[in-house]
Amino acid sequence: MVLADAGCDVTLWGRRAELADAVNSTRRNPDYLPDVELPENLRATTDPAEAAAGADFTVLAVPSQTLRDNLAAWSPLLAPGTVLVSLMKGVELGSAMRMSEVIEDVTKVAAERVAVVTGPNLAREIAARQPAAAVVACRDEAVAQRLQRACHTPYFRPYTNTDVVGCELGGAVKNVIGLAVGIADGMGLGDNTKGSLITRGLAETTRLGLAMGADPLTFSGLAGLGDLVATCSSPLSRNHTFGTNLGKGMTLQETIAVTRQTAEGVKSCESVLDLARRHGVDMPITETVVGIVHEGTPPLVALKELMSRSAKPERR
Ligand SMILES: NC(=O)C1=CN([C@@H]2O[C@H](COP(=O)(O)OP(=O)(O)OC[C@H]3O[C@@H](n4cnc5c(N)ncnc54)[C@H](O)[C@@H]3O)[C@@H](O)[C@H]2O)C=CC1
Ligand SMILES: O=C(CO)COP(=O)(O)O
Repeated sequence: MVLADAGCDVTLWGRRAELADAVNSTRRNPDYLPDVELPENLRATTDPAEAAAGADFTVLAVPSQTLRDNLAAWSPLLAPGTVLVSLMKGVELGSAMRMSEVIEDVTKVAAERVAVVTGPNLAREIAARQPAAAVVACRDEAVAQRLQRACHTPYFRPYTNTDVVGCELGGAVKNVIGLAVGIADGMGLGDNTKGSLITRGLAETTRLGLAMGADPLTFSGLAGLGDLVATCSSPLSRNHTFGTNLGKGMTLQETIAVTRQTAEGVKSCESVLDLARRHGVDMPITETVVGIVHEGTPPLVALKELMSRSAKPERR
């Protein structure tokens, strides 16, 4: 919708014919965004070849853990010279690859043709055309500028950045911190806890980023602090809501059962911790979330463990 509002002709791929037909005939997506009128220059198809044909930009927005298999099927269909754009905020389980790395691995396109759009961009608010800023990251600044022009609208203000690693890490780790803040909210804890988790969450994200060659300043920008604040404050965030349900005492299975959409942090907390271990970085909040979500540690026990770690300087 953003690209179409910015003047691009957009073809949206989806798996279900009835949903593609509804988008084309009613200009609405009845399942996800029934109240939003979609632009005329956006059409939907179930044929990936039709969606990919002649595209200047190929925008990828499937759940992170499904990207590799989907892209393997789409790779032969990609338009020559197309720029591959990731909207995904996750890290692949097993390989611990960022989404742009998976894209490069599967398609063999150069990093200069892979871009990332991230930032405080809760889908429902974007769909309501509420003002938001975002980061368009690509190693090649000229490509980032081209994509910036392609998605700049009166309500969507993209900034360029060449730090792809930092931008992707910001997006993926904020989901894990969003889970932690949600758990704290669900436990009935207040804003001091939230402020502490956001700030120390940003500290551990920055530590990982530094170890991976990111620019630390990226984390005080939209891809870092901006997205953390939006996710950790909003009931619209699926990760936050998922955490809240866990904090209220629901089991993992019960929480999954009531979650209709993708909460990337649930799987990516494990791959982020994997990344941290590969780089020898301490990420205690991420470790706590993995303990609660995947190892059955009760939130109260996990919180006590987190708070009783040895005392440290704030910066080291
Ligand atoms: N929703 C949001 O506010 C934002 C989401 N993102 C990111 O966008 C990515 C996609 O998330 P959403 O669109 O929000 O999730 P979603 O759960 O709302 O939608 C995912 C879509 O992928 C489809 N899907 C599920 N499994 C699939 C598979 N195996 N193959 C192909 N399609 C499949 C679903 O049917 C659905 O249409 C995530 O990485 C998320 O972090 C980024 C910014 C904001
Ligand atoms: O990434 C998002 C906002 O920027 C969406 O957050 P959730 O995936 O937690 O809904």
